[in-house]
Amino acid sequence: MSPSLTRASSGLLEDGRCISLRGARVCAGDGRRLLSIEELDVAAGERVVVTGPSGSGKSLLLSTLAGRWPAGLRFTGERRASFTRLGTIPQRGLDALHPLSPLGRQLRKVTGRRPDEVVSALAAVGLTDPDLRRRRPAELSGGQAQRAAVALAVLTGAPLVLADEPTSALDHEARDRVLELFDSVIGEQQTLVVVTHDPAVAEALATRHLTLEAGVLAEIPARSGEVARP
Ligand SMILES: Nc1ncnc2c1ncn2[C@@H]1O[C@H](COP(=O)(O)OP(=O)(O)OP(=O)(O)O)[C@@H](O)[C@H]1O
Repeated sequence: MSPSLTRASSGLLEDGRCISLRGARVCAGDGRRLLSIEELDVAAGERVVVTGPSGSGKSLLLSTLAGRWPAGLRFTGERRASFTRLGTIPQRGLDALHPLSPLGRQLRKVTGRRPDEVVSALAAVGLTDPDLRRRRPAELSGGQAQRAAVALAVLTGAPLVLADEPTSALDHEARDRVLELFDSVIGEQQTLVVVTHDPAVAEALATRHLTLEAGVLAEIPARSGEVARP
C-alpha cells in the first residue's frame, strides 16, 4: 500500500482535528515493523505528551506526525494533516537555530515577522535584554537557546509544534521555566506534541498522555478525580 498524504490547503480537518492517522505503520528496510498505530486523532489546541521506554518509537511517532521519515524507513497507511507549516523544538535549542546568525535578525528572516513582533516574542520567553537579540545563538546558554527555540515556534504560528525531549538538556529550574513558557506562549490554537522521559513534563503540560511500548501506542487515561485541563 502506498502512503496517503492528504493535506487540506488550510484550516482543520473535519471535527477540528489537526492530524489524523489510520492504520499507520513504519517499517525498516528489512520489513521489521517499528511503529504501528491503528487510529490517532489529535485536535487543535491539545497538549499531548508522549512517554515510553528508549527505542519504543517516540521519535518515529514525531516523524510520522511531521510526515518526514528517516531515509530507509517505509511509511504505509493514511496520514491526514490540516497544516503545511510545522514548528519544532529540539532537545537543544541551538539545533533549531543557525548558530552564527544574530538571534533577532535570524528570527525576523526565518519567520518574516516584523521587528516589534520578534521583540515581543523574545520578551514573552524572558529574553528582554537587547544584547541577547544581537548575540549569535552559539553565544547563548542552553536555557536561553531553548527559550529562543520556543520563541521561534511561536513566531512561525505553525498549527502543530513538535518537541523532542525539549527539557532533557536543562537543569530542573530551567526545565520548569521552559514548561511554564510552553503553557503560556504557545497559542491556544497551536497543537503541541511533546516526547519526554520526564514524568514532571507530562504532569505539568499534558491535556492528553500517550505512551508507546514496542511501537504500539496506548492512551493513558486521566487519573480519576483529575480535572481535565482545558
Ligand atoms: N533509520 C532507522 N533504521 C532502522 N531502525 C530504526 C531507524 N530509526 C529508528 N529505528 C528503530 O526504531 C525503533 C524506534 O526508534 P525511536 O528512535 O523512535 O525510539 P525512541 O522511543 O525515540 O527512543 P529514545 O527514547 O531512545 O530516543 C528502535 O528500535 C530503533 O532502533
